[in-house]
Amino acid sequence: MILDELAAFARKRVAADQAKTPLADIKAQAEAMPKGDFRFEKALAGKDCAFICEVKKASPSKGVIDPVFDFEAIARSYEDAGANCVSCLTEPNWFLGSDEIFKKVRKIVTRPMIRKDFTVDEYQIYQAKVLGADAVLLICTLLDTETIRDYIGICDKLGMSALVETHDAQEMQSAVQAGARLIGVNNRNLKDFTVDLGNAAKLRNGTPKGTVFVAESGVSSPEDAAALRRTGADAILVGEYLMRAADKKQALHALREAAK
Ligand SMILES: O=P(O)(O)OC[C@@H](O)[C@@H](O)c1c[nH]c2ccccc12
Repeated sequence: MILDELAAFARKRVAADQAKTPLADIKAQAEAMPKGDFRFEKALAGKDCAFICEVKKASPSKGVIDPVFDFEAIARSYEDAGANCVSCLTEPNWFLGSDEIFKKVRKIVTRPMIRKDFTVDEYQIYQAKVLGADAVLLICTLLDTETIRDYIGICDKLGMSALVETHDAQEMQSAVQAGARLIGVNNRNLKDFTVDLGNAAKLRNGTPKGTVFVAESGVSSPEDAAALRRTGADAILVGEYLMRAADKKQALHALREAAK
């Protein structure tokens, strides 16, 4: 299964990074930085539907989405378009992302940013902080409840947000038990890549009051954004649709209008 491969490769990457910069060092670097102010989750908690716009060259389900991938121009257009937050993939093998791309995008974007990767080790949380991230992704399929709670605790100390990604009712329960404040529902099943926009709607009721609810993946039209908003999304994470849009500003504007 692809998710197992992604996780195994993430562990290998952590081991390689650790050989260069040990955990104690990266942790010290992260802790020496000014504590964050949780601005990622704050930026999603307004009364209007918020949009997280994603910088992503490729994905395991779609292959290469944007062969040119001028990520600096993409970052500028997201910034100009008024994205509430920006997501940037750093996974190198299937998504063709990198920490270098993240750092360059970070320089351009003033909005809060999430480092989108497969978090399997606390090392990656400290690494994200050092890269200038405001948030990390914690995928429930890869982590047990205790670990999610521990990782949220690390994020809290650093002033970062944790977007806890769920895909079914059991994972939703795990996210809630772990104390997640920011809960995502992935409409794409990471095991077989099928997309069901109804998934977010189905799990919406499982989130306690006060949590920020993010609908992720599979938005391919303003109508999709409208439907997700109607089912109670506080925020919507959009990748491919914006990556393929020639005029990103206009595309985001249309999604925003539809989700009003
Ligand atoms: O390109 P899409 O279908 O709009 O999806 C964006 C985002 O939700 C997707 O990239 C994503 C959601 N969860 C993930 C976990 C890992 C990697 C990527 C993802």
